Amino acid sequence: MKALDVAGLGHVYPDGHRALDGVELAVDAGERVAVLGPNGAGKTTLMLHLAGLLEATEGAVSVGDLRIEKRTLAEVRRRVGIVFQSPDDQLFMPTVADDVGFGPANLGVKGEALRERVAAALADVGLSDLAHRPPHHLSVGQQRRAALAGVLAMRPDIVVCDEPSANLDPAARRDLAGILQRTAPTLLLVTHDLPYALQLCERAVILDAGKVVADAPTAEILADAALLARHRLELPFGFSLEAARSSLRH
Ligand SMILES: Nc1ncnc2c1ncn2[C@@H]1O[C@H](COP(=O)(O)OP(=O)(O)OP(=O)(O)O)[C@@H](O)[C@H]1O
Repeated sequence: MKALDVAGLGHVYPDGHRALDGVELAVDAGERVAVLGPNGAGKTTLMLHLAGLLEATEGAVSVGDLRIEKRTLAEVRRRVGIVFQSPDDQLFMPTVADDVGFGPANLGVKGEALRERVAAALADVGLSDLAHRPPHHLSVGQQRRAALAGVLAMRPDIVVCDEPSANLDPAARRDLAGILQRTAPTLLLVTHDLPYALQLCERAVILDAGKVVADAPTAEILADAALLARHRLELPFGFSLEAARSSLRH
């Protein structure tokens, strides 16, 4: 059984725009997969489907043994945790600890069990010392880690991260990569940051115009200049794939 199985998924928005068209994507437990693609490719639409936040026009999504449908939505939303790019979508309570505890508290976890979950999730992301700060007093990097802690506190099977490296300085970027590698059970990384995809994910898919147009080891995809150009993807100026690969091996 796959951790995630997207089969023939199609999505047409109410205005008639087709954002997804026959998407196939199967992910094993423990895999880390980058989802790449130009603006408007359908990445966000796919991400919203994975947590049952949109209803499929065609096809189906299964999370482990559960096919997403009305009766399974609550459990699917526990199993799939989304870390949105903007912390404002996720952090809204008076303190970081309240935010991290919000999801599990809604599941009915309380008292000491809730305190333990929050403490464990904050420790996982290295924010134990900031538990009682208001989230809007944190740096962007800390806010992103707080949002991840809120997702980890739900003990998800799959973590989906939307542009986790956006607006982070090099040290915060590296810290977050280490945290994701350590903590995410199965990871889907939606990003325009190709080096980050290479660093974190063995496998990558390219989505363009709502279709999966490539699904291969990340290093192979990044080595195919013609494929990248066809789908408006670019490595940063001066980036050496060979140097990056050898630093990952050591
Ligand atoms: N609510 C909506 N109604 C109609 N069309 C929409 C809606 N949301 C998104 N779209 C369209 O669907 C397509 C896919 O959008 P989506 O946001 O999923 O792409 P994306 O790959 O996440 O883009 P980006 O990299 O810019 O975040 C785009 O053409 C977009 O304009």
